[in-house]
Amino acid sequence: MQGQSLLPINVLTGFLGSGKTTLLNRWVNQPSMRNTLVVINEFGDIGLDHQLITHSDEQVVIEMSTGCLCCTLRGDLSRTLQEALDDIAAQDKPQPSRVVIETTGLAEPTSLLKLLMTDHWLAHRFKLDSVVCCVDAANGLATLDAHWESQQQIAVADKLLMTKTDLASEEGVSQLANQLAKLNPAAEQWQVINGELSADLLVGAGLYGGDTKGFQVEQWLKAGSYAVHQADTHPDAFSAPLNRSPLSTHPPGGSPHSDGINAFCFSVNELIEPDALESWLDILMSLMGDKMLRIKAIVHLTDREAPLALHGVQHIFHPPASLPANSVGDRVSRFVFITQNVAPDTVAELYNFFHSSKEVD
Ligand SMILES: Nc1nc2c(ncn2[C@@H]2O[C@H](COP(=O)(O)OP(=O)(O)OP(=O)(O)O)[C@@H](O)[C@H]2O)c(=O)[nH]1
Repeated sequence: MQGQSLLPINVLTGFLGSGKTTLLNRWVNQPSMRNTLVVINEFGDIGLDHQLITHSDEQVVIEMSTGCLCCTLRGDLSRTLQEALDDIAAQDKPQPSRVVIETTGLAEPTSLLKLLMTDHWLAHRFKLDSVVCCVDAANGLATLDAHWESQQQIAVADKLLMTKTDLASEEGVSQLANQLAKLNPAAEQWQVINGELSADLLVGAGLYGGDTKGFQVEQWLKAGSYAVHQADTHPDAFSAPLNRSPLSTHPPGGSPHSDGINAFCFSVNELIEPDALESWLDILMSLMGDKMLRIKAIVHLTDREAPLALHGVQHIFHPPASLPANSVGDRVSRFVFITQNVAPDTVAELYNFFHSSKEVD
């Protein structure tokens, strides 16, 4: 199975001072995190965070400073990891079983996720296991208002950790939790004080659950957490005006803190023509790829028995993974979109257009 031999990567993100290093310190010292290769990305010539990480001999902590992985250091990640793995091998240390990357506080994690998919060397050795985002409970709502990076970090995360809850009121924590759920309804939320949380809760959100678990499709997609919009697969769809709104059930627009971030599930109840799928995704990516923060999908096509898993970030898609035929309960295709300023209606109307065009061919 393709994903099983790849090394899992966990991305630890969160705004400046949100408690990433504090968490990482606890995280890497837990028994299940032995043999972890830790990469810390810091701004500035002399990074300090890596010196704050206390770790065992089995771990290697490397620092990447002078820039941000999501912009200036893109090309450096594969070189850094390659050198680290070579060094570990040269020292006869066990090869790591996991990589944790701590981003800078201002990182846009979609750029890092894209890099993991597009860099040939990285894509053939590593798989994304989870994106963990720390959110400071004392400052969280103000940070969300002021910084787009913080919203994006939250929107693409699999696990959200509200840190410093000891410094916030119960009401403040609850308001923040509600806001996080609006931005990212599928992410698990945890409250953390001084990084005290079992590392086991932070890993394992990827499509491949590891050697013993195989594919964990439902847990990966979490389609049930999102407002669901259905494709209009009625034969008259092509003649209907493009601006009709078959998706009137979705909740009213963004909240004051969401800056247009929208998370929804689009489902299609019948098998999809491969050409229609390709044309639809092509047009979505070319018209609004930069606004697609994350896309996950389980797709059932007319020309194959087994479902496909798709995972995309902005314009970039992983090669589709073929799932075992019985790994999904039904034959409904489900697409989870986390977008900025892209309405579910637009996605649905474009789908209906290509679906209907296929029907009248
Ligand atoms: N009271 C309290 N302080 C915390 C908690 N978590 C972290 N801190 C403190 O918050 C400060 C910032 O924490 P860091 O772990 O350095 O945050 P960071 O996200 O790595 O910060 P940057 O590297 O600047 O992005 C430190 O002084 C921590 O000791 C917490 O749960 N409660």
